[in-house]
Amino acid sequence: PYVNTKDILEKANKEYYAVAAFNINNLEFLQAIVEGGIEKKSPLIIETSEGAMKYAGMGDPLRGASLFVKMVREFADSLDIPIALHLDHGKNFNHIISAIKAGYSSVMIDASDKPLEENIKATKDIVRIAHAVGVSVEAELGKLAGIEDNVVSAESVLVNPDEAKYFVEETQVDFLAPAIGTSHGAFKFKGEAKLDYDRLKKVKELTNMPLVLHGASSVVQEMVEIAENYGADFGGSKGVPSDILKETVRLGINKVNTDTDLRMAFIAGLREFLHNNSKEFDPRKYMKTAKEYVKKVVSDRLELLGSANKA
Ligand SMILES: O=C(COP(=O)(O)O)NO
Ligand SMILES: [Ca+2]
Ligand code: NA
Ligand SMILES: [Zn+2]
Repeated sequence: PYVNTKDILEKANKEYYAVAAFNINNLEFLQAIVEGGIEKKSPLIIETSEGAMKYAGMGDPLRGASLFVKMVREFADSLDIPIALHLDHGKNFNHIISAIKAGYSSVMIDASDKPLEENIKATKDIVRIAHAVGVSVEAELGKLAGIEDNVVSAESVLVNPDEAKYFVEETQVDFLAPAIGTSHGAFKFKGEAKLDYDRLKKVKELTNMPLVLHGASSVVQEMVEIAENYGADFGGSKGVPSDILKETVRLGINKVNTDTDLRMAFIAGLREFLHNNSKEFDPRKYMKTAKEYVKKVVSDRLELLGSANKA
């Protein structure tokens, strides 16, 4: 069934596991993710950036949002696993409203690059509208380093746990993304991978609410190697190691945003297939390996996060 993200995350919060939130831009990634969810009998959160809405809608974000709602609902309504659709990194008021109007389960209002009081104001505005129509809301505190779709935040400013408690009380947001040292993309750490567990623990103790980890891809080396065998150059790529990811779940992370790992899996499968099949031009065939690799990464992640058999 098509459900509200909050329902998925409240259960995860109670039982201390996490649910992956997988980004999509097209049909093929959605198919592969859904196959992984069916195999693992796991709840799924599908998420799209504002850019994905514009991409699918050929420049019109509301048309793109409606297209994604229809696609996701078509799968969700016909399956036993709970599936939600979430707007990731909503920054533009009109785009966030478009997602709500189109029927998204939840939206993120990302005003994390603004001073605290501005972040609170922007979040309260969206919470008031979203809650009026049963849509749940995510917000972010602290800044991720790296590229956030199209916003380069220079430094990574980690979450202040006391601020988080105040922020949640003021905004009544449903789930919170505390910055604890991750960043978006395939090049996450200069040196060794390290996250601020202490801040995460404090935020959980002070808020007791579902928490979100952004920039949570592991950059699966198996996929990097396949892609590089067939011409990719992903030198220096590094993600969040599995043991560190598991520790964040143990400490209270319940939604794990995963985009880069699926992109790496897809391009690895595509490069491999195209290199070995010079005569093929049927899209249902030349994207087959790509979709299989995405499904594999999805299935492994659902297992790792503990949401397998929780549907
Ligand atoms: O935070 C993410 C995805 O992060 P990755 O680049 O690590 O997949 N989306 O909002
Ligand atoms: Ca942000
Ligand atoms: Na999000
Ligand atoms: Zn993110």
